[in-house]
Amino acid sequence: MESSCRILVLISGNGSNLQAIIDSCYDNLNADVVGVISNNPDAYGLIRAHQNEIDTSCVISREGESREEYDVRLDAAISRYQPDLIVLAGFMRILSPALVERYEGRMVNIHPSLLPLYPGLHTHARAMEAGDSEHGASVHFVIPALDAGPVILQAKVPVYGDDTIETLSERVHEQEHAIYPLVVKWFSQGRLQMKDGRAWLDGELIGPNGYAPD
Ligand SMILES: Nc1nc2c(c(=O)[nH]1)N[C@@H](CN(C=O)c1ccc(C(=O)N[C@@H](CCC(=O)O)C(=O)O)cc1)CN2
Ligand SMILES: NCC(=O)N[C@@H]1O[C@H](COP(=O)([O-])[O-])[C@@H](O)[C@H]1O
Repeated sequence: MESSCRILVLISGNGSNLQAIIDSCYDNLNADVVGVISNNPDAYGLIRAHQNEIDTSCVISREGESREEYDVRLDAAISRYQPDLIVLAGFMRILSPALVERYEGRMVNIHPSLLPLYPGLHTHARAMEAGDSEHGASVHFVIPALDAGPVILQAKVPVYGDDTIETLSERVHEQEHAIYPLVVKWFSQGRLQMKDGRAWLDGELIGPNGYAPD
């Protein structure tokens, strides 16, 4: 039997996407969450990892430390897990180019907007303020430019007039928990790759808005 794809998940908070990926690995023998790294020692996602007997590490920023200096320590922690795929799941730090380039093609992120709309933070508020009728989430390969990597898969949700950030965020989360495990599964099956700066599934180029079945 081929060795299982070693998944390392980076978090900063609740870890509901981590939980969805952990749960999916019980049905996907090709993938195994081998570790969880958090920059926040109070992240509930660490409890989720412990509940599933998954090793955890915390890399906490230090006073006066540069982004690059932090990322050297983060990379040391990452290397200990020897991951095949690094999954950013609500990891709230911008990674330095050196670190991203080291793992380019095997680092993915989930972002709570329909990229290229609303890179960065506070995406739900921005979509509501813009009066958008739809919103959603995007899974993309990570490149040095923030939230600009090739999109792999998106999910759309409606925005209702009486939505709050909480109701919209919950609707987006539901879709995130469906698409992120699917992308992890594709990668663990060897079907998904980043080549020439673009995303490919089964040898077919994925379009700018992510995979869309015929
Ligand atoms: N080089 C890259 N790093 C990261 C990417 C990326 O595409 N390229 N994706 C992000 C995830 N992310 C949105 O999906 C994101 C995370 C964090 C921030 C941000 O502004 N962080 C601030 C600190 C914010 C805070 O502490 O609350 C910072 O790092 O200065 C924006 C977008 C992960 N990294
Ligand atoms: N810019 C990064 C960002 O905002 N990511 C978002 O953080 C949340 C993490 O939730 P979780 O901890 O419950 O998985 C998710 O909604 C993810 O899209």
